[in-house]
Amino acid sequence: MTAENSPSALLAARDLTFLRQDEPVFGPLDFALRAGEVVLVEGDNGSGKTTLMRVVVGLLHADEGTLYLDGAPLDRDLARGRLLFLAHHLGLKADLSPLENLRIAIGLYGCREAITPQQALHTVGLQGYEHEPVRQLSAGQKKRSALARLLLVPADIWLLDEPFANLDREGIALVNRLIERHVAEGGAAMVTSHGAVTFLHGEPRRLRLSA
Ligand SMILES: Nc1ncnc2c1ncn2[C@@H]1O[C@H](COP(=O)(O)OP(=O)(O)OP(=O)(O)O)[C@@H](O)[C@H]1O
Repeated sequence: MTAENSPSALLAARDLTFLRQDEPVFGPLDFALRAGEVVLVEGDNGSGKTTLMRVVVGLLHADEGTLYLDGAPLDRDLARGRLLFLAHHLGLKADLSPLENLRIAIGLYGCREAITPQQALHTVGLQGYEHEPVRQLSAGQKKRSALARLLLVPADIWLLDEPFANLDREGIALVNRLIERHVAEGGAAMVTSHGAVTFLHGEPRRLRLSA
């Protein structure tokens, strides 16, 4: 048994490789993400950070290697409801309001108990904008609208691609608070960022991709 497929890892990879036109975008890559842990995925522009996240959530297929969930080869049916992806492209329907977008997310992925979409939007600072069409929101407000999904949708493994992009100082602090609370409750997060990650409880582990 290796660190990658040890039962203590929620998510892990061994020899994970993704190719474009027979050239590796990343890999072979080994990593493990344990409960209560943040892994910061680092690398220059084009080094494959977003591609890695898309492979982990199943939007792209790895050419080689294995992903593990709870120590067993990842089964996409079992992974549904465990992985939550906040993509750089936020996946919001522009003609719908933040509230309507959240209701769609809840319909697809379920909702945590003891929180409503309105409360989630309040927490991310969108009170007063609940019913505005998303296309009329600023870039930071759109990002906040997407962040509200993190509060509502039950998933223990967060994959956050540039979660700080377009946010003001208070928004950056909000993301750091959300991540800290998530890992304190036994969740885990993989985060790509070109900066802005500050944690109260120690340094995140780092996974470096090279272009
Ligand atoms: N749809 C696509 N078709 C072809 N090549 C792509 C596509 N998307 C990304 N690539 C290429 O794959 C490589 C990795 O891209 P990726 O977006 O994963 O990098 P990244 O590390 O997230 O970059 P950034 O820091 O700029 O966000 C780059 O060389 C990019 O040009």
